[in-house]
Amino acid sequence: MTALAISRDAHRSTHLTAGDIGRAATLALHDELELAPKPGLVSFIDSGSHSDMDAHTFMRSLFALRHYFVQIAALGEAHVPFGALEGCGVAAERRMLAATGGINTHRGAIFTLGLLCASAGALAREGQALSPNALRRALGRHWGEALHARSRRTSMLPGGIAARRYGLRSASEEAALGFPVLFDIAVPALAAATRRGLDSQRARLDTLFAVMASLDDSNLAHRGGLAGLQHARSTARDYLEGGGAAADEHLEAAWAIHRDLVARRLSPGGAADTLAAACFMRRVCARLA
Ligand SMILES: CC(C)(COP(=O)(O)OP(=O)(O)OC[C@H]1O[C@@H](n2cnc3c(N)ncnc32)[C@H](O[C@H]2O[C@H](COP(=O)(O)OP(=O)(O)OP(=O)(O)O)[C@@H](O)[C@H]2O)[C@@H]1O)[C@@H](O)C(=O)NCCC(=O)NCCS
Ligand SMILES: Nc1ncnc2[nH]cnc12
Repeated sequence: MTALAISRDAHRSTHLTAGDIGRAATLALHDELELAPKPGLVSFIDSGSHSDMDAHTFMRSLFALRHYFVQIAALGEAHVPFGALEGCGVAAERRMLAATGGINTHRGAIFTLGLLCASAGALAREGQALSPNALRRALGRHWGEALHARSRRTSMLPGGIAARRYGLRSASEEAALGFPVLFDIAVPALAAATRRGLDSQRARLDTLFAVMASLDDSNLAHRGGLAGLQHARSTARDYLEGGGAAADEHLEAAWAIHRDLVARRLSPGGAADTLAAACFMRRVCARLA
């Protein structure tokens, strides 16, 4: 059993501390970074479509964020207002940028995983067992209204992010809706792949492609417009329809897709964050299904 697997099993105890939750988030981001092939994205093999960051950039960022996930889980235990979570996240973004020399490695992960850590902290303090549905309910119960208000505010800002430019569902809107792609696509895909007996690499790859096929990934649109987003989506759907990571030649197919996205400079960063969030739940929830 690998060290990661040991730490993963240790996290399935009924009572998790903020420290356990924070460590699970950091390990989940490593689960995502370590996966290869990973279309267009940075791994320990190469930097994908990115000329400004590599795996070392990500590891520096992960080190800078090691206290953040514990802190925001502790804030969740105290059921603090959304503004306190946001302030913690903004401070974490600053530490990430200082550690990476200004490279935006985990901006989305700080947001998505931060909210999940806070929700896990709230459940742990209430003595409730952690499950994907319980996390989703806790997120909505404690911060859903604030997330809706925030999403309405950011959607009215002039210009700005690709999501608004192309009429896509931004990360803020995804959160306000209770992360539907994460809970309705990514977590079931990871659970189904694991039930089918796929190993960790194949299960994470299938999950990533399932997310790419559905998510309004603003990073893909930011780099390749709607055409780029549609290309990544249709490529992911074709891969899954061809048997996905369970197919014998899945690795060759996945490396070919990686080369194609790199050639187009496309990078599904939002899908990568969503995969990390699903890996987080695999670590802290007794069961995913
Ligand atoms: C809440 C924020 C995330 C900002 O909200 P907004 O709605 O504006 O978010 P988006 O622009 O839609 O996405 C922001 C990042 O989130 C990831 N992402 C993209 N689409 C989605 C989606 N549909 N669902 C979930 N997450 C999504 C993505 O982040 C990842 O990709 C980035 C890769 O690096 P980057 O350099 O940005 O991209 P490049 O391709 O390299 O472009 P160039 O630089 O080369 O030009 C990386 O960040 C990954 O994480 C989107 O980038 C948040 O920013 C915010 O407001 N934070 C403060 C509050 C906070 O953090 N609170 C914590 C707890 S509440
Ligand atoms: N591995 C990765 N490569 C590029 N962008 C990302 N955003 C989150 N994870 C990423």
